[in-house]
Amino acid sequence: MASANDLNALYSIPGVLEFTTGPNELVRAEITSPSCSAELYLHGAHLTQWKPTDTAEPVLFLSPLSGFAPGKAIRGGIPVIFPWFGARSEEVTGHSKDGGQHGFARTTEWEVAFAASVGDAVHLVLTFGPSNATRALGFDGFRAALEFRLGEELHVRMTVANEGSEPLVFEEALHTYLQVGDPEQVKLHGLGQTEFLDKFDDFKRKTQDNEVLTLTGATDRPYLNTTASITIEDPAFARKLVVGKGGSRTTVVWNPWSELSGTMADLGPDAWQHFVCVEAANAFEDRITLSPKAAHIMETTISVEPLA
Ligand SMILES: O=P(O)(O)OC[C@H]1O[C@@H](O)[C@H](O)[C@@H](O)[C@@H]1O
Repeated sequence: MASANDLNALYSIPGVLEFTTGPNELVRAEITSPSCSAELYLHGAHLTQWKPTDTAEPVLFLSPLSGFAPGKAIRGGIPVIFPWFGARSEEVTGHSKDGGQHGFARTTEWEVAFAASVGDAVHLVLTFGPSNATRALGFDGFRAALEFRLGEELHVRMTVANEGSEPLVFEEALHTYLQVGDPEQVKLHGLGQTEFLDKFDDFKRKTQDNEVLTLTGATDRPYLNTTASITIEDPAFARKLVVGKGGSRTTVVWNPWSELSGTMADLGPDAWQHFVCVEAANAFEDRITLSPKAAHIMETTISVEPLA
């Protein structure tokens, strides 16, 4: 695996992009460009911070209690979920239930394929492919790439290719923790008249009748068959976050609320008050089946606007 020094020799941009070594020797990219600041760990291809320069509050929530350790997922930022979402289901390749929640991409060391500046933005591409660990779980013929464009807006593009000779079935998500001032005041637009599975009510299939979703308790909802952008109005921070997406038919909304936040050691009892997860995904019946030599692209964009 490349060290921070190796990566700096190839890709550092003075005053803009530097690779450094974080906790437990995990290598990360630190970005300070005229348009934004950001931090990205190779562990999980995990973006832990991104903030446009003219924005006061962080856009991504990162848990102060997060572990940063090999084999463990970072809590906050944008965990990359692949090749299954939640517990592994019978439908995802191999009919095996082995492997941890949300797949192995978020605990894998990714490789930097490319880094450069594009105007005021920084463009970083990371990739990973099969290893003995993924083969043991039945995933051999895949390759994944994550492309980040970090500027005044954030663009994340995830490409998964089937390099094997059998169909590749997978789920995926960009499990984005959006920092908000007060989740009880937040209004989410874009999910009206959309079906979802209520994970806190035995996965019952329901329809959101209201145009606007407000959160009043623990919420864990994969919305299905939706390509809509989501706008998160956050009066406490006097801003709105606009989350666009492409190549994604599932949107997950998650907040553990006071009921569950404290049960998660790397989150703690109060953390739920600072974020809402809005995730571009392809999961459950929206899972992807790729023929040999085919690829699928899923992308999301995040921008920050003042609340009028
Ligand atoms: O604790 P994890 O594995 O990061 O998962 C957090 C949450 O992620 C959400 O996307 C799931 O819908 C939830 O069910 C899950 O609890």
